[in-house]
Amino acid sequence: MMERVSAFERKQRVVIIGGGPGGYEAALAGAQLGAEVTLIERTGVGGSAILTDVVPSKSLIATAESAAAIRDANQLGVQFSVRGASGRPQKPEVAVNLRAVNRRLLSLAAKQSLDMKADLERAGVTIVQGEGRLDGPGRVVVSTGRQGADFDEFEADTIVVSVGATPRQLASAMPDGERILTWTQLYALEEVPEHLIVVGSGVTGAEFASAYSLIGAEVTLVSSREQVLPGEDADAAAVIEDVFRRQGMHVLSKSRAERVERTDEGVVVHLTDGRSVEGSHCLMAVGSIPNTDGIGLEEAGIETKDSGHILVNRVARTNLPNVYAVGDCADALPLASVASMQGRTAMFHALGDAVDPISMRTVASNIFTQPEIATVGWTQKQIEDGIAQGEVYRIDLATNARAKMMGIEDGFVKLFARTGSGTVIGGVIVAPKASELIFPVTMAMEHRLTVDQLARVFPVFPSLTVSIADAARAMHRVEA
Ligand SMILES: Cc1cc2nc3c(=O)[nH]c(=O)nc-3n(C[C@H](O)[C@H](O)[C@H](O)COP(=O)(O)OP(=O)(O)OC[C@H]3O[C@@H](n4cnc5c(N)ncnc54)[C@H](O)[C@@H]3O)c2cc1C
Ligand SMILES: NC(=O)c1ccc[n+]([C@@H]2O[C@H](COP(=O)([O-])OP(=O)(O)OC[C@H]3O[C@@H](n4cnc5c(N)ncnc54)[C@H](O)[C@@H]3O)[C@@H](O)[C@H]2O)c1
Repeated sequence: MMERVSAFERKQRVVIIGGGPGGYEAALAGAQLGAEVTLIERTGVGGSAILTDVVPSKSLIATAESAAAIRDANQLGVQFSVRGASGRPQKPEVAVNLRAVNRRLLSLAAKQSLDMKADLERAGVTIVQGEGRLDGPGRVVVSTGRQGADFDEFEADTIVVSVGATPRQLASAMPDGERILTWTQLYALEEVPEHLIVVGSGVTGAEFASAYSLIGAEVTLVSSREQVLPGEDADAAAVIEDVFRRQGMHVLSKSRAERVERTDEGVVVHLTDGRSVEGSHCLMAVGSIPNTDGIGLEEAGIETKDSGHILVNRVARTNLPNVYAVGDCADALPLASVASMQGRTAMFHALGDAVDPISMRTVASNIFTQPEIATVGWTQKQIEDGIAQGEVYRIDLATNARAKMMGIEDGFVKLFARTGSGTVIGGVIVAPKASELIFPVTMAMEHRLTVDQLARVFPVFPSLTVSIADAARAMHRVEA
């Protein structure tokens, strides 16, 4: 007699569309939990995060930091000189070879993508190169491209949509890949642009403006708001804007680019107030749109927002019980760390492992300008608007002994603590490598430590972390 195998007992078939951090992590978690996992990816494993966004931009920023360190070394008494023909010392020129920099960062990205592909293959994941789309809620079809021929199809018990996002383009400023560029096209530049105009002063615009300014380009930042980095901590944005201006960047506040024109020599950016700016190149950093159009979501009955982002709950499940959406295509914080966490959570939920619903409140994020801005938790604005009940304390790094030794003049540590209990509910750090310094604050938040408990932790002396302990100490409330 044939043994009857119920659908419940049979190996779960998971199909994932898109292999960025969200899809990659979902694939690994699915394989770990014993599912038969197929990942459909049209470009390369690692997705935009590895190939065009996080890895290349942060590698470029590492170069910019090196260039800045050489520039600033003088302040600490380090001098460089070479003897000229007359025997007199001359200052050597510091120049960045952008062709070599770009070659390095693209090869780092390609290598990382291959490493991730090998990880997936080792875990038993089947990788199919092609364009995936849903054909109803339980089937995925793969084609050779958007208008290409279908060549494969998969039945799925669970589908994860992790298709990411693409740079937003304005019809009046269409990128041409030569002078008018999206950030994905920047890495083809062979020389540092003479004058780069960056349109958009969100995180992407600010990071590239900072990096290109430090590697020697003249930079104009077209910012549509009063201050750069709208939506971020206002004190932090003020520090960055001040640093930008001091290093010679032109920051045009309350300026919107209406159109960008290509000329024989470069570009002209026309602003809505009638002014115009001439430059050699223009980087359009005006946000992203999710890659959710034309992949069968509506036909399958999956709910999306007007922006195209897929609606999901805290375990990344869509309105259909067997379809999950993770990362930049979903309605969540567009960060690689969040995409990964959602991917893992989605698989654990689908395949019956223990799940903690994701809380966006404890997501630490960082803006890799120089100095960096790291944030976690509630914001000062939310406290001031009465959305969260908290107290705010700020210490400037200029008072920190280690900062003085290192020649750090800009930046601060700011802590937020719940009124009454003193529980840490957030923080902002503006400092070199703030991304490394925010961890104790995130840890304090995650484990609901009070400022008194944080103040009892020994920091190394001298260190920048002393300012975190000092801020916590200053927030101690003396009982009346
Ligand atoms: C310039 C820049 C710098 C950033 N820096 C950071 C940072 O430092 N730290 C951080 O946490 N976040 C950073 N981010 C955000 C981060 O890149 C995204 O949050 C992250 O890439 C989201 O991952 P994902 O898995 O959703 O998708 P993605 O990384 O976008 O990958 C999606 C993949 O799906 C593929 N795909 C799309 N449609 C289909 C289809 N139909 N079929 C098959 N494959 C498909 C795409 O080709 C892509 O490979 C940065 C973003 C930008 C723009
Ligand atoms: N370090 C990181 O983790 C990192 C880096 C880059 C991006 N990201 C993620 O990506 C998200 C999106 O950031 P982003 O900066 O790409 O997009 P964004 O949408 O946050 O910023 C785009 C900016 O461009 C402005 N803008 C739009 N049209 C304009 C015009 N015509 N003229 C002038 N300005 C105009 C908008 O007002 C907005 O401020 C971030 O919130 C972050 O989550 C993270």
